[in-house]
Amino acid sequence: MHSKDQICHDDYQKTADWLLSQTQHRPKVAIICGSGLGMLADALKLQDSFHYADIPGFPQSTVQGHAGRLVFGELKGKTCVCMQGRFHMYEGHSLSKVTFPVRVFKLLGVETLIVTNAAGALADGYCNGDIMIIRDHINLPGLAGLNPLNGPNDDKFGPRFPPMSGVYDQDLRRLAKDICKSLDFSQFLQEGVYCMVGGPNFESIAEARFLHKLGADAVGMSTAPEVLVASHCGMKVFGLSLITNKVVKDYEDTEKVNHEGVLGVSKMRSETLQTLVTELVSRLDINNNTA
Ligand SMILES: O=P(O)(O)O[C@H]1O[C@H](CO)[C@@H](O)[C@H]1O
Ligand code: HPA
Repeated sequence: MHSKDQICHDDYQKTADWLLSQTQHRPKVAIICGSGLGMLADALKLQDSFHYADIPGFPQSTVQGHAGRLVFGELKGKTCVCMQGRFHMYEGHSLSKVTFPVRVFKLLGVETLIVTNAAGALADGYCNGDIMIIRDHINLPGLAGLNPLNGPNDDKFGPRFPPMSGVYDQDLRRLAKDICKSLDFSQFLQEGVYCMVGGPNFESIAEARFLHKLGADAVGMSTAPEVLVASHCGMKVFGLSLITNKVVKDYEDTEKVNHEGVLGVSKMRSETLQTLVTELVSRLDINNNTA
């Protein structure tokens, strides 16, 4: 990483202080909405919302299906902050920019991060519209040295060498499975391993076979950096992938994936995802406080 990409503690603090001066909400939960899943934020009551362009230090969203708004509000009485649109490495952002909001959330007092994404299915039993609870991830760019924690470690956030086992909180995964059972969502519920690739191209057939052999059940171009940084600074993490397409693994298969198809399936299931996330947040063991 070059020094121009380094963001210092004061930069995160300035953005956090600006947000704290603009809203009375004091969120303990942050939600990052994946492609086409921004509707999750619409469920927040007593909203204060900010366009990314108006927030000092915030990067800008450039991808269709990512509105570029930060929404504060209450979900079933629990104060949340919701990113309607995330940042991806392929947009040209450095990984410290991609994960900038996560450290700002930490400084706002957030304790739990919920991430959602649209992802392609590598696992044979998965169908379009399935919801996968993320059990673990393979951070392919990270393994190759593209890591948001590169550079001098900021000890105020976390340790130089953070563990990555058990990052996706087991209690939250259990709670989500119980909720899905009670809402009758179990028939399209999966639990598996998400693999992050750099994108922006979708995978070749040989790459898809390779990722499947590695143990990945779903593939996408986000999430791992945000989760890594959240875990590094001590947040609890819960993640959901919405399966929007099957990744082609067979040379006889002529199907071609595209972003419009991804957004179409996201839209179809976004209400279900909203119900699940709302129920999960309502059952989190947290107390609200306001400014
Ligand atoms: O991961 P999210 O932001 O949901 O978006 C997914 O959808 C886009 C491809 O259609 C890629 O950006 C991929 O990562
Ligand atoms: O098949 C996919 N590959 C990578 N990213 C994705 N995001 C949605 N679907 C996919």
